[in-house]
Amino acid sequence: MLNDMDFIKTCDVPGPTKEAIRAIILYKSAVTSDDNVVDVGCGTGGITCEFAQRAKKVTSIDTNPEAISVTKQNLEKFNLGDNVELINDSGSNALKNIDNIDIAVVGGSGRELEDILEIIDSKLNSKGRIIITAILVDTKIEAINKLKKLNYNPKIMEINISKGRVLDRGVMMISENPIAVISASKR
Ligand SMILES: C[S@@+](CC[C@H](N)C(=O)[O-])C[C@H]1O[C@@H](n2cnc3c(N)ncnc32)[C@H](O)[C@@H]1O
Repeated sequence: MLNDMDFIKTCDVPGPTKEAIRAIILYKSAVTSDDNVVDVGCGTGGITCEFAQRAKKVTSIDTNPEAISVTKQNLEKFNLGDNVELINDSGSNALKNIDNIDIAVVGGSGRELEDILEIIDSKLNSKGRIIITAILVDTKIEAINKLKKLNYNPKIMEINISKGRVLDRGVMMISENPIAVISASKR
């Protein structure tokens, strides 16, 4: 796993999905070197960089041109990127031109989540996996409801991580923002 502190960040692209969450996403995705992955809302490239080391191909999409630039810089920093395509567009537009998806990770979707899930469903290979990370309560509900409508059996876990900072007089636990990981597999 890559270290959170090693990622390049900017004010507008504030940092990767945290390491422990990336580890859970990788585990839930059961990624192999045969898998084609899409990362919708690639942000800093936290998810993209992890999958680039493990999958056949990663297609990373973000509406924000600065996010695409930061993801590119992080791929270069970690000597990755030969198997990564970066697309500066909205998820719903970009996904229309992508087929043969084994794993779809949605880490940002704005108001497009339902459309994005519908397109992913139409392009997802049998036994394909969808993983959504959500901070807003509304996004969690929207994701679960849409996946149910699309005939998936979604699972959700809410993750609260605290990391210890070792001080001279003891260890102080510092909590990270809670985040939900919603996952579903195509039957
Ligand atoms: C929380 S960040 C994702 C962080 C990323 N997983 C990482 O590890 O660096 C969410 C990103 O989703 C992007 N985004 C929001 N709505 C989008 C959409 N409809 N299509 C594509 N990207 C979108 C935002 O620009 C933002 O960069």
